[in-house]
Amino acid sequence: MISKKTGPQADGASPEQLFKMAFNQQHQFLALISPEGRVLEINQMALNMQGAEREDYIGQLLWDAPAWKQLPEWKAIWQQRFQQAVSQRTAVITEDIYHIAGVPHYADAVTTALYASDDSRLLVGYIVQASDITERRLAENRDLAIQERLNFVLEQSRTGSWDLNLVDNTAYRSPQHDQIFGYNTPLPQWTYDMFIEHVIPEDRPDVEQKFQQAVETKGDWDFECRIKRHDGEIRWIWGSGSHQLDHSGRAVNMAGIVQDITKRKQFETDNQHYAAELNSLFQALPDIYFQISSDGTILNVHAHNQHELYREPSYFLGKTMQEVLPPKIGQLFEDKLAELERTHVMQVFTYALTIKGELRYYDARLNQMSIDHKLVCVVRDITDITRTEKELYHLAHHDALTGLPNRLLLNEYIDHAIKRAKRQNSLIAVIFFDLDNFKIINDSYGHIVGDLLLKETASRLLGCVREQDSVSRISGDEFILLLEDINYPDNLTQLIEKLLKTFQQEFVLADHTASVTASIGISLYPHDGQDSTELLRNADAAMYRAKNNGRNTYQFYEEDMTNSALEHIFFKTSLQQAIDKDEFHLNYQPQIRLHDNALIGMEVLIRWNHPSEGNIPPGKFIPFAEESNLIIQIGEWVLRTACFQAKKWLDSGIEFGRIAVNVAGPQIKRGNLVDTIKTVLAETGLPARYLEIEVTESYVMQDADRAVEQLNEIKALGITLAIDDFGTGYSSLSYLKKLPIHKLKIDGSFIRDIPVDTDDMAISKAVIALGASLGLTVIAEGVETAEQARFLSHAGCDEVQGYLYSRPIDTGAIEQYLTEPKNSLHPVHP
Ligand SMILES: Nc1nc2c(ncn2[C@@H]2O[C@H](COP(=O)(O)O[C@H]3[C@@H](O)[C@H](n4cnc5c(=O)[nH]c(N)nc54)O[C@@H]3COP(=O)(O)O)[C@@H](O)[C@H]2O)c(=O)[nH]1
Repeated sequence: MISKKTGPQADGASPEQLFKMAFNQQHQFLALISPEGRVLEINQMALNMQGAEREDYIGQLLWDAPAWKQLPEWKAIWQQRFQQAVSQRTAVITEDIYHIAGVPHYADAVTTALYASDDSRLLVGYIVQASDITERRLAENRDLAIQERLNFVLEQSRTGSWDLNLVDNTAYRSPQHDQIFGYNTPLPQWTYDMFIEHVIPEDRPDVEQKFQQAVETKGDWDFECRIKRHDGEIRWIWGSGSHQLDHSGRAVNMAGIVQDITKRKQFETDNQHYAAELNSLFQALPDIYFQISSDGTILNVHAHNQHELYREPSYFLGKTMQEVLPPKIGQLFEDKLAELERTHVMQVFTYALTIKGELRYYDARLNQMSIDHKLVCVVRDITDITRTEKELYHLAHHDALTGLPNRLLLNEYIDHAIKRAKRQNSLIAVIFFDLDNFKIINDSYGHIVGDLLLKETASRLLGCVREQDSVSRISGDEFILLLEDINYPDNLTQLIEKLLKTFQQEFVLADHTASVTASIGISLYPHDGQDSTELLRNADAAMYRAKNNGRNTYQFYEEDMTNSALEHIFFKTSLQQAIDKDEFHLNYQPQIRLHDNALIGMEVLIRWNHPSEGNIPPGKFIPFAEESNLIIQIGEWVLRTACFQAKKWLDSGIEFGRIAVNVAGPQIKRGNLVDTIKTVLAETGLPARYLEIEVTESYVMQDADRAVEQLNEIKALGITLAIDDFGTGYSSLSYLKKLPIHKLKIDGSFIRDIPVDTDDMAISKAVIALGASLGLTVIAEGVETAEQARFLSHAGCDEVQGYLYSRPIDTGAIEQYLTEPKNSLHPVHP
């Protein structure tokens, strides 16, 4: 062992001593080992490194020494190293890790076999040298750990790293780098040029220019470009790199990262599209959008047309909706906001604003965004649509001619009035006002004059009522006055008389003047009805009674009117259905020449077979048909059907004489009867001489001048004309002379009581004589007995019809009648 020498002995140390000193003071582990592995000598540094004492090593087998004895595998390790050192005759270099007091230590170890001489094969032992590299290794391990963590992060973030040697243009890359470029197995080599080749041509200039700039300034390189990957896919990448300088300040290296940003780019593109789409929507939709923070501040405002804001958009920013809206609407907005917060359901509401003196209407939708709880308020100007709606409402609820409320609105008025009357315990009057002779004026003077009359009527009615009352027009010439707060029915009577008086004044209608009267029916709430339907129906019934009472008068509703009112309503609706559903058919009643009992023709009589009511006699429904003018359609149907039938008989050789078709007053008044007859004859092909038209006396006399005109035209066609119900009207002889007629028909009421009623007999005789003097044929209807026939024959009557000869019978029966050989009657050819 090395011992300290002092003084001159030290100076004169022998080479052996010097060697020992050097051995001991070497700055590394040194141990001499015997060929069988025992420690012969160990230096102080080795003991220091091990924290051991000399005695722990000397003479011990190396693997039993403190550094290795804990781990049994060291014996094999050392033996293998010694063998290797001998077999290869070279130093065996290893890096060892061993533990001292549980703390790992690292060492670079060199094991060399020692021989007696260089060329000797005599092994004398081994020398083991080891340097402690613990510090260096720990630092390296730390760096490695950092690197690993970095790699992990890069890998996770799909970021590749690269390190470009600017001198030889080669680059180290991480595996992620190569994966980004589409290589699943890392490439052996990578250069800047290889990188540029992957960049698509359009993006290359920008990337290269930025690289050159970075190199020139030794600054950073930042780029974004598209690459064509190895697998052909086009991807977006982003990269950045920084320079590393050598000690002389020369840029030798550039290192950085690269990322595949295709998804982000896609997202950005999607976002741009979305923003563009949203922008187009903002432009296309006629709405104003307010984006509002959750505390109510307006963050943004968009308007398809800036003018709709009426202010600069900046005016709104930072303010609350309550601040920019008038207080009442601001409050409405606040209420809706609270409701939205409570229910999380979009709030829709409308409001109106007066802007620059004009009332404008808005529809607002308030909703909350699901992401950041901001609010969106979409406001649409609905002024035009609201005005149109109001106009449509007005049109739907008012009569176009007079501007008065129509039936729809009237019903609402009555319902409201009933509610008020209930609360105030007051009366309501519903006054049904119907012009008496409107149809005559309308038909005689035309629709323009008729319209003028209706307008003037509306104006006169409005002049009679108080402000709180209303006047409505519910159809044709029917007006309803609704009077509220009627506390004293007497006052009501005064008002009605005032109405009637107002109409005493003549109407001046364009070039015409007309005297117009009205029939009035009144129903009262609560006495005469509980709702608008009942009140109107009963007022109508009362009006109908007023009409029957001679017109130009008024009538309060009484309970017994209900039946006739119901009947009236029934006919009004059912007759149209009867036409549409073909519920009519015809009967025929033979007409006989008295002196030889020959059949000269037959009267055509309509029959109505109602699906639920059965047969309804014409005497009941014809007046309603006349009143509603449906007689025009019905009459045309009768004429056409009868003419078709007659033509059929004619073609089949069945003798029938002439068919006598009844024509009602309104058919003549309408003025186109002649055209209708001409059309029907043309359509059916029936010669005019086989047709007879019966016109009632009363209608002819109502407007004789006009009737004469039309009857002349009809006669000119070759048609026979008869005056029906003769004796019931007020024919003046002077007019009778002017009428282009062939026949007078004595009304059945004068025949019925012959021979009992001498007056009737006298009248019948007079009519027969009058006919003879005017050269007219006279026919009597309603002949039921042979006595009546005899009387008429003696009086000189030409023709008869009645149950005595035949009841009116249907087509099948009359055909049988006409063709029966036992029938002694012989038709006369017209
Ligand atoms: N405008 C049209 N008016 C028509 C048409 N069809 C019929 N009418 C008119 O309806 C009234 C009632 O007609 P109706 O019930 O058919 O009665 C007629 C005969 O059936 C009936 N008649 C005939 N003979 C006798 C009889 O011996 N006794 C008796 N009690 N009644 C009898 O008289 C009616 C004939 O009436 P008239 O036309 O006056 O000859 C009636 O006013 C019909 O005119 C039509 O298509 N259009």
